[in-house]
Amino acid sequence: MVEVQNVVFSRRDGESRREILSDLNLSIGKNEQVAVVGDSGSGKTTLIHLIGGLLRPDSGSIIIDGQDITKFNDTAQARYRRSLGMIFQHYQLLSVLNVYDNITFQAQLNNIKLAPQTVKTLASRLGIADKLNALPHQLSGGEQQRVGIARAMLNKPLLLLADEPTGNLDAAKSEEVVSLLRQLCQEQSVNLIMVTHSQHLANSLDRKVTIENKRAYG
Ligand SMILES: Nc1ncnc2c1ncn2[C@@H]1O[C@H](COP(=O)(O)OP(=O)(O)OP(=O)(O)O)[C@@H](O)[C@H]1O
Repeated sequence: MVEVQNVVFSRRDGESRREILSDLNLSIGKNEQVAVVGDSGSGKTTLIHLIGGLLRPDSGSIIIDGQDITKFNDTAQARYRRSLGMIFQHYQLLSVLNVYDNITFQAQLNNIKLAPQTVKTLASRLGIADKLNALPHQLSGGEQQRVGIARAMLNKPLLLLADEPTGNLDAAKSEEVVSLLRQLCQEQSVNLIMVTHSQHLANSLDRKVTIENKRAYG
């Protein structure tokens, strides 16, 4: 499903370039739920951004569902990005839209027809059914993160990329949110790749990949 092959990625550092990831290989099977761990600055977010088409590698291939996304032109790459579910630590909700519109926004962009009942059922599973008319600033951190999850899932993503999705929630809330995320991905056969600093959360997924010395292990 996800094949990262011999990927090299560097960034400009003053006059020279600094390699962040070097000859990195990673193979993720269909429906697998993978945690990405590693020291701060090791390149976890960089890897997620490469897989999500937000960055392009210097060399190597990233094959998603049989297609090498590094060969995409800008239009195809933008379409690919829109087809994913992405969840970040900062919820990236649109402050002027209510929860219902935030949840349905991405799917609408992708012309996915959503019955209001589908939205309500998912919102209710996520415990935000009574918040559909609220604005993001009226929600707690955990509720905002659930809105992000609902938005990502309603987009029927091929792949769900989550970068520290529970970074600013307490341990109990984090566990709850990740458990919901796992259940939904399992039910809808969506691959989950999640960056986390928590070994505990990492251990709750199918597999743990460690980024170290610019490569992926595990
Ligand atoms: N926009 C940028 N410009 C220059 N260097 C960057 C940029 N973004 C990240 N880096 C560098 O790339 C390296 C990898 O960063 P990345 O964010 O992928 O690490 P990470 O493992 O996700 O870290 P953390 O756990 O602290 O979030 C770091 O050395 C970082 O300083």
